[in-house]
Amino acid sequence: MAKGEFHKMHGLGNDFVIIDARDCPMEMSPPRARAIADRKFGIGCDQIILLGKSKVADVAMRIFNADGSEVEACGNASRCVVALLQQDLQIETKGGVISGQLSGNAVTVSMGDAKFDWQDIPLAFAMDSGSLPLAWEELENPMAVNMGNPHAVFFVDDADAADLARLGPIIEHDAAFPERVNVNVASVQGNEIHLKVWERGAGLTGACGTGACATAVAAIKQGKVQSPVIVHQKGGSLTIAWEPGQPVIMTGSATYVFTGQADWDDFG
Ligand SMILES: N[C@@H](CCC[C@H](N)C(=O)O)C(=O)O
Repeated sequence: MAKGEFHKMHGLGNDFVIIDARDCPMEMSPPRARAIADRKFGIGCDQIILLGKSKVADVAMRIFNADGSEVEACGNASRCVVALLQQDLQIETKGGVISGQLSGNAVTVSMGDAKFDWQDIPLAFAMDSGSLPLAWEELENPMAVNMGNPHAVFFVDDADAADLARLGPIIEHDAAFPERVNVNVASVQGNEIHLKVWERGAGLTGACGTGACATAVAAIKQGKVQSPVIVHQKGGSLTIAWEPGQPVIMTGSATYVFTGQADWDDFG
């Protein structure tokens, strides 16, 4: 059936069109995802979230970036799905099964393990993922972290001064990252982090949940901060807790905006 309901939600300004297709399976293709995400000709969002039935968890979540690419993980959308369904959930993603809990007005999600092996990021060839021997102008030697999806984390004195709109797409598409990469630029102040993210397949967003997790993990691993750490982004703040060998725990808000109807045939 072509007509269907969707929910517009956001996590700290990182916005989603969430389609609950558990009882009414829906085809998603890169052109259809791009058409839905288009902010002038479509509904408009950073990511499209397609919920389906799962054999291993309470619900399956497929994630499509605004450019149509299907990806493995989305921290902010994970919180939104728990808030939308109003129950504690095991969520199956391409990046693994994660678990989310309602906790008052916020949602806490256990995002799984951070990975650091170069093959797991993935990188194009063997490199020290703790400090890649690479630089793009003033952005140098990022740490690479896989949070289900690939991240490069740069620590700088002033994250706001970085020209991420220009350097983000160059780094995202660098041959060092065969599956492209999400680009995080962070500055540490006390035990808090200020973060800007260029998201793979979506560009500059109000916030990135997996980016906050990857950056907090990198900062804790490098001894710059101690767990738990608050990560501030343009759209708001998340609390991230992590101990080596343990899953990464993210807590933050998830906001319902509205529910709408669409005829999906109009979107390719
Ligand atoms: N907004 C997300 C991440 C979405 C996927 C990312 N752009 C990728 O391509 O890996 C988040 O909150 O984590």
